[in-house]
Amino acid sequence: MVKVYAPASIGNINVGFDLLGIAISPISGKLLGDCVSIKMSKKFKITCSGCFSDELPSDLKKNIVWKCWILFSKIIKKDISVSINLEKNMPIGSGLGSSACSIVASLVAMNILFGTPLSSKEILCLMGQLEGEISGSIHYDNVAPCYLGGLQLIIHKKDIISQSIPSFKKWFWIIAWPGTKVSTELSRSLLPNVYSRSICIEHSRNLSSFVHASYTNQSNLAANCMKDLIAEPYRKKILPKFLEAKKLAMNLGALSCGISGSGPTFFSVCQDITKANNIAMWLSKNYLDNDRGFVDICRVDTVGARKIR
Ligand SMILES: Nc1ncnc2c1ncn2[C@@H]1O[C@H](COP(=O)(O)OP(=O)(O)OP(=O)(O)O)[C@@H](O)[C@H]1O
Ligand SMILES: N[C@@H](CCO)C(=O)O
Repeated sequence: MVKVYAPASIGNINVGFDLLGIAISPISGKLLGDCVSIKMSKKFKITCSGCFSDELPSDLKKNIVWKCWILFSKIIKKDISVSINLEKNMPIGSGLGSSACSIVASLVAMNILFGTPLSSKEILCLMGQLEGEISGSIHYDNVAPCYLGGLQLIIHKKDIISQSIPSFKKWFWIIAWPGTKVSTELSRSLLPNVYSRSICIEHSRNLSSFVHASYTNQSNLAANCMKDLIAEPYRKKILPKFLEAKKLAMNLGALSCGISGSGPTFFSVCQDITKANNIAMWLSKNYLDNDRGFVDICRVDTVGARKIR
């Protein structure tokens, strides 16, 4: 039996819409991500467990794990019976890369069980393809960090999909999922098709300066560049508590705040654990809409998807 864990991720991190994503893990040791177990079996079977399994489609054929298996078995040209369990620990439509966690954990587990027939580039291409089927367009900013770990810059040119760039290991990433859903497809439909020249220039300035600051270890410059001109102006209207949370977290010492992926999760970055605790406490009291919501203080997860059994 093979069991694989795939961590949560924050897509965009404000400055890199569809181009940057970071894998994260709570400092508490909690596993914030999906696990997939797979073994050979006489009868083909997919089961689901975990605290968010009740949100998965009731038709198993609509579960992304099923789609992963169909695609994978077609590619390896083997019709073998397996038994798969998805431990769905990630809320769906949270902005933390929930579908990416299921896709990555499934494909990595299948690939290990069958002796690694697919290279890491081939498997990453499949991950992007499956993510695209769900959200309407291919974007790698969740699957790449979830699979490879760390901060990933999505290059998607010729034979390079993604490459790691240095991340600030001292940064705490405080995330707050309010307990509600936003569909990635809907959230993308709010964005304009065309941006003005001045926005393009400012966005390019911020993104290139952020990458430069990451390579030259200038954390304040990097944080100053983490501005979202592409999505936040259009998505904040569906997140009623977002602006207040941003103002309060900045007052409590955050270096930057934003929408995680397509929302509704709020994230904020800071360098000091006391400030991180204060921000987390405020978010727990004020950003959550129901008792399913949660707040976690995280660090970058530099490993990405991993075999845990
Ligand atoms: N194993 C699975 N995990 C997550 N979503 C799944 C899975 N199987 C099927 N789905 C369906 O795929 C869709 C995922 O939608 P969406 O892209 O908005 O969510 P997400 O990837 O979980 O979001 P986010 O990246 O914001 O966390 C939902 O309709 C959900 O029911
Ligand atoms: N980058 C994409 C997906 C993030 O999860 C978006 O913001 O729509």
